[in-house]
Amino acid sequence: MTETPALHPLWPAPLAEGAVHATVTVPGSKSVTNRALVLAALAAEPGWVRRPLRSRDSQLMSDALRALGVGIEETVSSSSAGAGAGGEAWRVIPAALHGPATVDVGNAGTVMRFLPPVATLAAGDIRFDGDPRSYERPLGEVINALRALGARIDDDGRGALPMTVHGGGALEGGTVEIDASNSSQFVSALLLSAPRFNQGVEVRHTGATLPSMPHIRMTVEMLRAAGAQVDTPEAGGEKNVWRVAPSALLGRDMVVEPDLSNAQPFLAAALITGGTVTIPDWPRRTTQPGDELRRIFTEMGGSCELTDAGLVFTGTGRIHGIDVDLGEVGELTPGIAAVAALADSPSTLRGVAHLRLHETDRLAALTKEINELGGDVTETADGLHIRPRPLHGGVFHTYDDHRMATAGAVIGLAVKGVEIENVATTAKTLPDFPKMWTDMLSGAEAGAGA
Ligand SMILES: O=C(O)C1=C[C@@H](OP(=O)(O)O)[C@@H](O)[C@H](O)C1
Ligand SMILES: C=C(OP(=O)(O)O)C(=O)O
Repeated sequence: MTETPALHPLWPAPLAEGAVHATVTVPGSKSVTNRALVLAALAAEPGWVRRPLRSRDSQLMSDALRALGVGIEETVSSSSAGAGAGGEAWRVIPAALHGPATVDVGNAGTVMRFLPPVATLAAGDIRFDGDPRSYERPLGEVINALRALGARIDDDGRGALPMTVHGGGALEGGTVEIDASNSSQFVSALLLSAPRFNQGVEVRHTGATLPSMPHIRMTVEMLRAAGAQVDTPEAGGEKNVWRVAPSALLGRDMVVEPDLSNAQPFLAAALITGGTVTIPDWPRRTTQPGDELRRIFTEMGGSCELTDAGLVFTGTGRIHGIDVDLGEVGELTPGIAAVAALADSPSTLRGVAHLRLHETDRLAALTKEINELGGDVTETADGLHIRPRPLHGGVFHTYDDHRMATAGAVIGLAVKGVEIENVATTAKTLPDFPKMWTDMLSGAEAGAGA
């Protein structure tokens, strides 16, 4: 969070006139799309990424891989990969990775963490730069780990961007210790490229806590689907130790699931207004943390059913406070805080100290913005206490954080006169958000391409 938010256009968040009833098709998962692109780029043969997310973060990832020599052709296809897999598809054609190149990471954690290991495999210098916030987000653990595994990297000594990876065309790999308590992405980053390291990798997490475990499971499952051999603590291995064996990766045909974390504001709309929202293609089994919304939003007063039409979520209009550890699902915190601010009892959100290092300091930003609308939120060492109070209209600043923007829109459904500053920041992972939101409210079918 910066002290003085930049001046951006204000978007009047629409007030819900009554119960929301809508079907909302949510675009592909950021986390799955960007992992799929990396794995396909490192494969020994071409592959497909179907129903990819098209957003700023995925564009940054594909632009960066292209800059390293990878071919990515965007097509619209009808597929034999399974029911409903037609539509947009990207053909990824791996190539010998090379510099010189510059990678713009924007403010994408997945790009700034997942690509430095890839760059060590390129021949030549790869410079990494990004938005001002990317200079503040932690990267030192990845830089030090790559150096320990044999890489040459020049940074300015702060353990952050900007930096240059002097790619040697290969990386030795081996065993490395890291403290990933600030971000699970450090572990995912090292594992994703590891099949291509000469010795693979053994990553030993030494920190006291490890956030976002579902995202590490997503990394492991996607690696295995691409043919990698991965040992994990969950499969009877040592606690906090992951091993990836050196091997070729297969060119796969991957279908990206809808982004369940981006389904959150739409589900919240049903919860708050006592309506029903259906999200088609909600996977029956997934590693996405957003699947936890079924449990969390049910505890907060809704009910849901997984049907052939997708997830059908219904609210009563009554919202209960919740005491919950969100350490595994930290990216859901802004949306849960927004709902909690409208509840009939207080909430305690715990286990999310690392949110201070996300797109903005989310704990400070949520506290300030909800309180400026008349709320009563206090920061704790690892989360938020939220005591609901009648809220009033005002400007909701987003600090270039897509999830602040959608959290503000959720509050705006129930509170007249909320204006979201820089709603366009939702383009990080959900470019059509304002239209999807107004379509949802007008009862039209909202969604990607609708
Ligand atoms: O690997 C991923 O795709 C992500 C991991 C999580 O990061 P942290 O562990 O830094 O919270 C999550 O919050 C982020 O939105 C996406
Ligand atoms: C933390 C997030 O993003 P990033 O991938 O930039 O870390 C997020 O999307 O909530």
